[in-house]
Amino acid sequence: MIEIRGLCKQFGAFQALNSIDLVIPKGTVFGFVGPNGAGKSTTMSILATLLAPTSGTAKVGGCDVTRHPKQVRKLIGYMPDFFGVYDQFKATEYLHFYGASYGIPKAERARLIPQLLELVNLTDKKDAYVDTLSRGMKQRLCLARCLVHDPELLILDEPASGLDPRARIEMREILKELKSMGKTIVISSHILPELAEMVDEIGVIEHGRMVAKGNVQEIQSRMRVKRILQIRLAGREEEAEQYLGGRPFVNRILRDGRGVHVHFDGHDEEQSELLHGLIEQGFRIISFSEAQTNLEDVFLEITKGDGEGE
Ligand SMILES: Nc1ncnc2c1ncn2[C@@H]1O[C@H](COP(=O)(O)OP(=O)(O)OP(=O)(O)O)[C@@H](O)[C@H]1O
Repeated sequence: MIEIRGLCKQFGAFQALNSIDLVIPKGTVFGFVGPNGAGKSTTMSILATLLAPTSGTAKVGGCDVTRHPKQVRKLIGYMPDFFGVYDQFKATEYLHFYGASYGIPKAERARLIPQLLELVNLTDKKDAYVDTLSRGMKQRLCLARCLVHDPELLILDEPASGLDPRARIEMREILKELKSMGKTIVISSHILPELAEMVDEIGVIEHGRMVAKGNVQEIQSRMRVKRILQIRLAGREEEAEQYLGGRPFVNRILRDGRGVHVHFDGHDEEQSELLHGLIEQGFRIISFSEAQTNLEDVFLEITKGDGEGE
């Protein structure tokens, strides 16, 4: 659905994007993460045909964004990180306005708009003026606007920013539904653990470079992220604590009624070695599990500035 090759964008002397390569297959939900100013919005604006690249190419559905912007616009629904909603419109009128801009006939709009309002949970606000809607509702209305022409690809720049936890959950549920409808979604966010739950793949961008990409588990296992291993033993816990304390990549050990908790910063292979060692020493293990590291940890690890994750 998206094919980006060697994409560069310069603003004067400033290099905002530095040779980005990215392929996103149809039906994927792709999370674009990175610190402020990394280049997420710039990449998304280029994909949305609103900004011309300095060099390199970006294609959407096989159409080059620079050479065939009109075709690209038919394929995409773009939600910028700031939303311009026309306050004097009612929610329904607002969607009619955008539908008409896409050339959708009135009768078809009249059929489609109630469905869109339903999808974004705004049916009961259909006659409300846009300026009376909460921020979360405005975001959802904006999302409905992106869907009026039934695009294959949604490019959503921080759709959950500024929303309270409940509104974020609502947004996430809608995105899940869109995924189940087969849409390809590119979504940027700072709310990383939330992204982890819904994306198939992530790309981490920093200083205009893609420093890591892949599925969330792959990236987590490649990175030397601090893990917490939870080990339950049938007896000899004190002894196990001593043994583990002398093993490589073990930083800290805590013991409570639920077992032994090991702060570990090795890779998968070293983790499996640790388990193997315990078994060899004759410890009887009830369970050996890894507490879920969240995407926030991965992100901090990757973007600490040394480009180690490349
Ligand atoms: N029109 C512009 N003129 C000059 N510099 C720009 C312009 N647009 C973006 N930049 C710069 O390019 C860099 C990337 O900006 P971009 O908005 O893509 O970052 P971002 O990853 O989306 O960050 P945020 O999460 O803060 O929105 C920033 O340093 C920004 O100041």
